[in-house]
Amino acid sequence: MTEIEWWEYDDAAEMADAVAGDVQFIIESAIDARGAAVIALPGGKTPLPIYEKLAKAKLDWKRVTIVPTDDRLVPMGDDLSNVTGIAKVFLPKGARVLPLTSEKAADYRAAGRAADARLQDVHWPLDLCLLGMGTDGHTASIFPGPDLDEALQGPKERRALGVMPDPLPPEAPVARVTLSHSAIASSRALMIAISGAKKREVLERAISEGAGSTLPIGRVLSEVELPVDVHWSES
Ligand SMILES: O=C(O)[C@H](O)[C@@H](O)[C@H](O)[C@H](O)COP(=O)(O)O
Repeated sequence: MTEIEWWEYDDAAEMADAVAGDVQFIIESAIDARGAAVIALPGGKTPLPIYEKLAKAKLDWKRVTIVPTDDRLVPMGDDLSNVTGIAKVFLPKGARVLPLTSEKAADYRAAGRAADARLQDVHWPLDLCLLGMGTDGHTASIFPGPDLDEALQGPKERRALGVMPDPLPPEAPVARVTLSHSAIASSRALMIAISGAKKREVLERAISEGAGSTLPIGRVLSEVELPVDVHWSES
């Protein structure tokens, strides 16, 4: 089990300041070290204040590549599209935003292979993977269902794959493309940002259950070697 450090905040704004500051530092360090940074950012609502704050940072944005940790198989511009939300904030800054998917593909596994092929051209490993978590314990789009083992234990060189959550999550009942466990675990830095008492309870349970957890995030974290920062805001 990896080392996990909890950072607690009273509200979303306070968490946004702290996490945006950490992400900025990671991006600056990567640019100093090799002239570019590649980071993965989650979808969902929790990170939006973090993105607004981060976008205000004075960074050499044209050296920054952002990929979503996961996306829903919906057309670009759809309310459910993670990359659309990320692009809205960071494209105007000059960052390169690389979609995992940008259409309503009929074959989710083929969409996953296409995303993986696209990511093979990106500098690797990620400098940062920021993860969110659902109250059902999914992270990125690693969900219970027929693709769970493949997402957790597929070939190490596979960076992304298609998944069909079972059951489908009511807030976005569609197939997905997600970073693989090995893409997440090989990242140089790993952070989780969540809010609310319910998610805290779920994450604590997942961490204590470890590799035997029924919650995807428990299994993801049980096989991560680098220390993980969990940022949690009460509201
Ligand atoms: O597309 C997705 O499903 C996300 O990337 C996902 O992993 C997200 O982080 C959680 O669902 C939490 O979402 P909220 O922040 O909206 O609760």
